[in-house]
Amino acid sequence: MEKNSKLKSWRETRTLTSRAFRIFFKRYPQMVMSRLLSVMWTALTPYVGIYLSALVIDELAGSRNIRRLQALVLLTLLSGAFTALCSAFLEKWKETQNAGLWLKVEQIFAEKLFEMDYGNLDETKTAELLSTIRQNQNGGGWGLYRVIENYETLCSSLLTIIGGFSTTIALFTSPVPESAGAYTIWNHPLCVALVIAVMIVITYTAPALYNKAGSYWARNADSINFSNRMFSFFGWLGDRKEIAADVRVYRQDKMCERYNQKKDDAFGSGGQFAAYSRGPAGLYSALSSAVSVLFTGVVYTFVCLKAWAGAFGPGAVTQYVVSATKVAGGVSSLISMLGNMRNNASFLEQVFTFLDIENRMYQGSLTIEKRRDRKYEVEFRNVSFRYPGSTYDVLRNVNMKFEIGKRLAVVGRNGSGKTTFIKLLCRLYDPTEGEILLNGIDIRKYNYAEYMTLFSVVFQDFQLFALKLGENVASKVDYDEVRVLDCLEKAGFTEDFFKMQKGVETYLYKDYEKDGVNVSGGEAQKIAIARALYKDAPFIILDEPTAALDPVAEAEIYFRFNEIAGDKTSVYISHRLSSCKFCDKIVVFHGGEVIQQGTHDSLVAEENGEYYKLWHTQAQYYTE
Ligand SMILES: Nc1ncnc2c1ncn2[C@@H]1O[C@H](COP(=O)(O)OP(=O)(O)OP(=O)(O)O)[C@@H](O)[C@H]1O
Repeated sequence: MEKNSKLKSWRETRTLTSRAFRIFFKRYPQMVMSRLLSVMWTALTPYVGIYLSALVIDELAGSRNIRRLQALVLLTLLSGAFTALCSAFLEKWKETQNAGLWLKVEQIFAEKLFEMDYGNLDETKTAELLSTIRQNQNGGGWGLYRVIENYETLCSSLLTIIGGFSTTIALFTSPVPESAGAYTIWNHPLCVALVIAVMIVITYTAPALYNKAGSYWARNADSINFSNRMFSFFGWLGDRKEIAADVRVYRQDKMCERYNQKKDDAFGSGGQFAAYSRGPAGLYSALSSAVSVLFTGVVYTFVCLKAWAGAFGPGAVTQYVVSATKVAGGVSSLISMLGNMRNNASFLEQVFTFLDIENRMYQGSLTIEKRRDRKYEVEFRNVSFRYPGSTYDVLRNVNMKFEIGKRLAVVGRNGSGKTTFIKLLCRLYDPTEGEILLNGIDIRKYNYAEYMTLFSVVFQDFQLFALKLGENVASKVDYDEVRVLDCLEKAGFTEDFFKMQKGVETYLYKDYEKDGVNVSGGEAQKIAIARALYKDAPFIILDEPTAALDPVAEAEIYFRFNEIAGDKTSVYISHRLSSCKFCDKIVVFHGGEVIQQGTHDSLVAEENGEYYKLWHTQAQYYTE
């Protein structure tokens, strides 16, 4: 495990923290303001109470004027009630503004993920980084969250110090009367300076020790990556519905338990952090608490000695002790916060490394011509492709022209590059070599979002949302119900529709609605096809669209394929070669290359060809 023992410098800390703060302030100004006002109020108002109580005690111990005492008590009560009312109002406002802070932080990551190049999602380091950020955030509260907390602590400690200081200053300036004899030593500036120095040293030492304990987390921010990722996966296995059946059948939970509960894992009882807690981190933490208690002792001694000597009355004793303790508390929390901010900087650096992941795909600006005749011609010219981080080309020198309005079938063995070919066509990746042209122009030059409007795709691993059927088909909240029904019918989702008690308003699955309908794999596939039809794009691409369909539904899709595809250019990937017969052209992929092209009849006639081999291998299971 690599050890990152470098804390960020103060300069780096300031840059990283202010960048994080600007993000919050820009996106959620009300949240930031509500925290500021609430903190101001909470920090300053106690001094009003402390001051008024001191006056009441002094009056009781002094002249005992009943009218003045009544007025003071009334004022104390009224100010207390007013403060409580305003505090409640501010607290409510703050609560409302801060509701879902977790979601607000997650939203920042979600937006980044959505705007990221699709290729970046494939890279292990992207997943690794995000999982580390989340783990540090959820486990230790480090990262963006901590910035908001620190901001609040900064405001509150500064205000506490200012408020406390203004009510404590007289503790040092009130002179002991000359009649007090030896006690007049407390009037000597050196004595006052000495007491202040002792207070400062104690005030500084306690949080410094505390920060030292906390720094053990930050020092190892990098080295806990692996444990974080293991936990993120194995720790949440039970939540994952899609693997729940496999886990039960193969008792994979037992296998995974070993990885999840390793004692020498960074977070395990024999791991790094447990060792720190037993050792230096625990020791620093305990010392910090002990030193804090010392401060109260010093303040009490000093205040009582001065009161005993007659520098001030008994009412002021409480006022000075409370105020001085508050100043010390303020300074202490300021120092802790600064240390905490510095420790947090290395976690923020991870957050920004993630948010700054560069999009490498060129974003052109050409607009796509809107054509009623859908005459969009796409051509692959000498296209080769290698996945990021891979050592070999998955596609090699592919040349192909999509004939407008024609049906193209793509066949080939597993791993021959069919799906990759489609992902390049839709510009989820850019070719490593060669170019893809749309009406003669490199697709990289077009506006990306507009280029995407040209394609409806049903991927092999498509996903539906646990939302309404209509929303799934239209991919919109406001949808045209008649069109949704029409697309569902064309996709063969007719008999299955009777289960949908609320028609297109029925929720799929039961995640968010108890009356939701759990659709089968085949039904889901039909809904995915309907979604592709609803988009009504000039290209329709179906990657193994009938893999989960029963023979009747499959036959129906073939039968209706002309209706489904209409005047669109269509691409059809299938391992069932008989289903490709109705296509105008078939291309055969093998080892990332297009090795044959032609109609079914021409390809099946090439006895030495791959297609012939595939066709006859499959056909033997269908003939006696
Ligand atoms: N994200 C990825 N990163 C690295 N390699 C990948 C990635 N996706 C696919 N591959 C590799 O690319 C090759 C082609 O995969 P592709 O999915 O295009 O094949 P396919 O012909 O569609 O296969 P199948 O018939 O099994 O669906 C495979 O060897 C696969 O391991």
